Amino acid sequence: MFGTRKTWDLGHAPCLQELWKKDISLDASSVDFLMSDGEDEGSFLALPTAAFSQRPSLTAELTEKTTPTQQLLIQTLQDKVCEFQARLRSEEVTRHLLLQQLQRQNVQDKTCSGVEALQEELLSPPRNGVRLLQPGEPSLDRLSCPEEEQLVTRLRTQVEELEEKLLDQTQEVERLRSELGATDLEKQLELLVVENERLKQELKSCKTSELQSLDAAAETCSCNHCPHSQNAESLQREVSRWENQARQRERRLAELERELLEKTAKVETLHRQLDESTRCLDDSRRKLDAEHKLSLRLHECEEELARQASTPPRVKTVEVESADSQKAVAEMQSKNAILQEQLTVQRQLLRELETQLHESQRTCAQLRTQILVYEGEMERAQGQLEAEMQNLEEEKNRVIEEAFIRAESEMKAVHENLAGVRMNLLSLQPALRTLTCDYNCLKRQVQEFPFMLDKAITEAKQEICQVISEVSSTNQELLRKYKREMNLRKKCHNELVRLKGNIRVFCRVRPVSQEEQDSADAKTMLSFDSDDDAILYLSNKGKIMTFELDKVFPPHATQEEVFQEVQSLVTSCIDGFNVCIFAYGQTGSGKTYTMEGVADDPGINQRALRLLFSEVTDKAPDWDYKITVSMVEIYNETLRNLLGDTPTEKLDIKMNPDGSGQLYVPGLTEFTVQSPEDINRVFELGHMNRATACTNLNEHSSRSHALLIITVCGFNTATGNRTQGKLNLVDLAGSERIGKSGAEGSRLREAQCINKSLSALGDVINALRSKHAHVPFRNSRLTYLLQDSLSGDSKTLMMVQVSPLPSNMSESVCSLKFAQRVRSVELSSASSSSRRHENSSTSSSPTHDSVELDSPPVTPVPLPISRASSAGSTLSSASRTPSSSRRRSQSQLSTDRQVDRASPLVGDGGQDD
Ligand SMILES: Nc1ncnc2c1ncn2[C@@H]1O[C@H](COP(=O)(O)OP(=O)(O)OP(=O)(O)O)[C@@H](O)[C@H]1O
Repeated sequence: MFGTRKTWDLGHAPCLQELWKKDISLDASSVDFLMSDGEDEGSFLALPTAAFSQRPSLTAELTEKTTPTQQLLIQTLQDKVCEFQARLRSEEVTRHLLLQQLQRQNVQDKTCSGVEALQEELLSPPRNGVRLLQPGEPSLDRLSCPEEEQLVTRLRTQVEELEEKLLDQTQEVERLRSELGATDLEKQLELLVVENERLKQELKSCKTSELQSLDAAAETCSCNHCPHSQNAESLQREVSRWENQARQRERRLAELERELLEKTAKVETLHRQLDESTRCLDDSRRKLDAEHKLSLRLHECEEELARQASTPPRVKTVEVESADSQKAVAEMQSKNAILQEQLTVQRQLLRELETQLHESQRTCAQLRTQILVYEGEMERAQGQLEAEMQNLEEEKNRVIEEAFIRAESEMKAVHENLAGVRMNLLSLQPALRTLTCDYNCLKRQVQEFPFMLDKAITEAKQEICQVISEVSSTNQELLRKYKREMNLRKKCHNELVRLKGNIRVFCRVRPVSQEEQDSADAKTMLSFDSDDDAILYLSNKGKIMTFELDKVFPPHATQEEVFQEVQSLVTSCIDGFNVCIFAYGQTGSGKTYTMEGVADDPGINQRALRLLFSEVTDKAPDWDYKITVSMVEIYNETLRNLLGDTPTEKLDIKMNPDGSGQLYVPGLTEFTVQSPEDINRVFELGHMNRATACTNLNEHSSRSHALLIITVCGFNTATGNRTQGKLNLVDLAGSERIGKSGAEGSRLREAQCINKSLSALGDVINALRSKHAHVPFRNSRLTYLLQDSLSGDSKTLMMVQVSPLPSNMSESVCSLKFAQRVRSVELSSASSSSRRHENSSTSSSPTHDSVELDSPPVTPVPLPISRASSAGSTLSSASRTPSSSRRRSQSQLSTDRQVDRASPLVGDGGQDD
């Protein structure tokens, strides 16, 4: 682009300007010098009109064509011309005046010598600033009108030449401007803009054609899910991608344009710098020319001076003939002196001019150096600019070319895809027709579907109603059968319990502890029958004693196994029976372990409550059950409320004042439990209160009876029937014969109390067995409290705990004898005679000792069968906080027993479904 650019030289165009810029002032001396020729006024005055008559038109013409710089130049020229004209006029006037003065002087002197002297004076070197005459130019005194005209003509010619040069320069400037890099940049910019427009047009046409293609494809395929629409979508995506690329390229193009503009601005700046440099160059050149001319003038002056110096002054010896002549000579001499002075001044001036010349030459050298530097910089900048523009040009061309190539390839791919889509469209049209038919068919079916659905729903409803009624009747029948079977099961269960006896006796042998194993007393004196789990053999004093009970648990029996055997009793409580489970045995035989257990292996108490929860949950929602819990302790015949706020407070057992004849314990706390967590909290509270009431809990617990009383009240929401059962879980005090060991003080009192209560228990059982009219429940707090659980149709289980150690054999024998007596009594009444026979045969066995009835701790007397009807399970009210336990009166119990005898089945009427 800049290869065509030329470094243009304005040359020496403004010659006239240079002339005026020399600033040659026409001072008085120069005027004198000019006036020496004595020219006509009119010849000089004619110059301006002749020389500049054409100037305005030329100026107007140039103004249109030239640049502001050139206009400024022309304006300057015009000003200078006007100034020159004015000066010419003033010089003309001055010269005319001088001429008149000289003529007058010549007339007065009438001598030629004066004229010659004047001529010499005028020929002398000009003073500072005086216009120089060219060599060979006639002196002013010899200038005539033709010469003046010639001078004017020459000046006019010079002006014309200058104007022509100015025109040429203007044209040259225009031409150069057109060839300059800036014009190339503009052209390039225009080309880029045109190219950009063309690309946009092409892109637009591509988009239009694609849209038309897509529209055509969309028209031919109205199905939304056919492959054509998917292809069309993919094509649209590609088109949008290309659009994005096109936009990116447009942005890139815009950036390039911006860069181009910046470069153009830079180029313009450089051009301005170039112009200024050129102007400086011109100034320097002008100054050089002026200096050159000055040096020429100096040289001429020097030659003239040398010539004058070499020429001896013409001393004209004039004879003094007259006073006038002498006077004139004197004047001439004085003039000569003045001229000599002027010569001195001129020489001084010459030296100054020489100094100026040297300075000008130095300045000139500096300016030349500066010009060289400027030119170097300009060339370097121009080179950089050209290289940069070249790079930009190449980059732009490359980008455009790449974009074109990509766009073409992408367009080609699009067209190919479009062709494929069209082919697919053509092939899919039959399938579309088929689908349309199917669609119409389905549409009809869908329109008919609600009617069909209604019809089908109606039919289905009828069928469902029919089936439901059938199922309902079947369910009714099944429910009826189920209830009948349940009643039968309960009857069977009760009969089984009755056959087994209402008083059952189990024996559990605790294991030998680790400490006991290490001692010499580790040998066990008990053995078991592998074929019969109701037989226990005991070796005592060399004799083998055999005890038959309902069940014997060996030492390895787990808590779960024990509970399996007692859980039927627990569940009968839900059916409204009163149940009493005792743990009986000497201290340390495992009573507490069996009833309470340990934390990770609970005993009967906790398992019973969990089973009750599980059972009542199963019976919901037909039955609504409430389970309440109380804990009491009987120590030294004193009743204590273990769940109350004041466990040391003594409770009493009283007759209910409502006249129902039942007993109750005023102040006894009952907690309603709803979850196993409640049970744990109740047990914790009971233990805490029991520990609070004594100093040594272990010792205390073996000296007191602990009772957990659980009341289960049921309400059948369907029938309105109610049931109430009570489960008494009793951990009795140790049964060892302390009275015989000679204990004293508090231990003796404790032993007496324990003995009393256990004896009372035996007495009660004996009275019940003998069907005495009076059963001595009131003989102890224990029997009094358990009155309703020991009489009537209540079920009793006695768990006899036995220690296996030889040292405990005596106590073990006592406990087992008591247990066997109780059981044999029961069996004699409740079961067949064969059992009694078995018992007698066992007792008379030659290899076994006969059972010895030892008393106390318990007087093991034969007990009668204790059967009661369900009438005994009357409802008693229970409250959450201290309430009363209602009990049936003794008379009521007697009545119940009489009723029981008439009914062989236990609890027949006491169960409600
Ligand atoms: N079946 C058993 N399995 C394991 N350990 C047992 C068993 N029976 C009892 N024991 C342990 O024997 C020890 C005494 O048992 P426990 O306290 O229950 O006797 P106890 O008859 O309640 O005594 P006390 O009349 O003094 O309260 C305890 O350490 C207990 O853990």
